[in-house]
Amino acid sequence: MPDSAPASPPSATYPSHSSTMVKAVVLGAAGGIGQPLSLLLKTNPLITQLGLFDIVNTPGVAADLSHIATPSVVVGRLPPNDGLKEVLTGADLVVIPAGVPRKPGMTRDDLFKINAGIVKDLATGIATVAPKAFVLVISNPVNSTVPIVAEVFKKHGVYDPKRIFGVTTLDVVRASTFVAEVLGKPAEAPNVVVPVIGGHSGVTIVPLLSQSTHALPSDISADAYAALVKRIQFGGDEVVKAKDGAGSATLSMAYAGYEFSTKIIRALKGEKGIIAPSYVSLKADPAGGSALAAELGTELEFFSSNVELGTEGVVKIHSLGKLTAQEQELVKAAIPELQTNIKTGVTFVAEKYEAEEKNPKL
Ligand SMILES: NC(=O)C1=CN([C@@H]2O[C@H](COP(=O)(O)OP(=O)(O)OC[C@H]3O[C@@H](n4cnc5c(N)ncnc54)[C@H](O)[C@@H]3O)[C@@H](O)[C@H]2O)C=CC1
Ligand SMILES: O=C([O-])CC(=O)C(=O)O
Repeated sequence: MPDSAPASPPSATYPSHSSTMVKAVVLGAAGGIGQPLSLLLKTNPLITQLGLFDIVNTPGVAADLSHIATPSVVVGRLPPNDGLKEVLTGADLVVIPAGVPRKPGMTRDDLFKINAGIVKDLATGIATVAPKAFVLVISNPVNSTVPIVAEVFKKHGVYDPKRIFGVTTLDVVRASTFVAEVLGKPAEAPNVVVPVIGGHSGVTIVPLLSQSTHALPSDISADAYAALVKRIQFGGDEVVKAKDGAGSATLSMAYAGYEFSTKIIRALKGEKGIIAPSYVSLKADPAGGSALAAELGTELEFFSSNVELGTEGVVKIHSLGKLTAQEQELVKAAIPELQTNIKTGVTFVAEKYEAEEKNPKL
């Protein structure tokens, strides 16, 4: 083709939706995570439509990706003129990496002030346009942003806890890598599976090293064990520090987000027995999460554990299994922080709606 041939127009439109199609949508698609994640999704042959939304640059990102010879039709839209609505129409899964990342010295909770509003607005769009879509929340602080999405869906009368997921895959990816390093077998990293439960920040990240597919050396010192747990819990800080003001993990997050998205798509397509870690409502479990609540010794509304996925979302939340005394202590430390984080998200939405009712112009 001559150099002067016109590029595929970024204004391409979608074919009409059918059950054989999978439409994946990325909100925040022009960002540090959004772009590589969109690239990975573009490589997935099961995806037939890829919708990209951001407040900047999505037409360019979409035009770029649209030249890749894979089945999906890519469309990128910006806010005015119903861009969000167009992108969300017919969505099967919506991944949300929209929002600000950390800088050195910040905690994930410091992002709440800005990201809570962004996530609430995007969740409102999804609840209105694509209420049946599976929603995968990456934006931090995940422990609070997932409850925000749930509260918005409740308000719109479309809440299905089986379809809303906090993406905690990066914690498992890190744990696998770090354990393989400790074992001196970095090449084994892809085969190492370490369950990581709880939430997605600091002490709420609880690695169950006793359940790793690859056992730690039996003579590992208490200090080395504690250092490994801490590295998994605070792995995000390593990247924030190394990027030195330029943001947080983007590439490893895109890898992890794609890994989770792929599992969701395979489950949507009817594959049975797909298991993935995710931060979900305990109500997503058919038994209402009672077994997990009993293990935790408390009623917690959201918790990350291995979940089994099916065509309608969460089929079952796995129990935690046998924990060592050290792991029980880690869980105990995670619970109060999770409770606070969940309450922060729920209260934010309640207050916003209360303010909107008092002043409908808001
Ligand atoms: N769950 C996890 O494991 C991880 C979560 N994160 C979080 O993901 C989020 C995104 O991180 P990065 O991609 O590095 O940030 P970034 O700043 O590079 O990209 C964020 C994108 O969101 C867009 N955006 C902002 N407001 C928006 C709106 N209302 N609608 C649509 N798009 C909007 C921005 O324009 C930007 O392109 C952060 O909150 C970060 O903390 C990051 C790493 C891991
Ligand atoms: O550390 C951050 O702020 C980003 C993140 O969630 C992670 O890398 O796990």
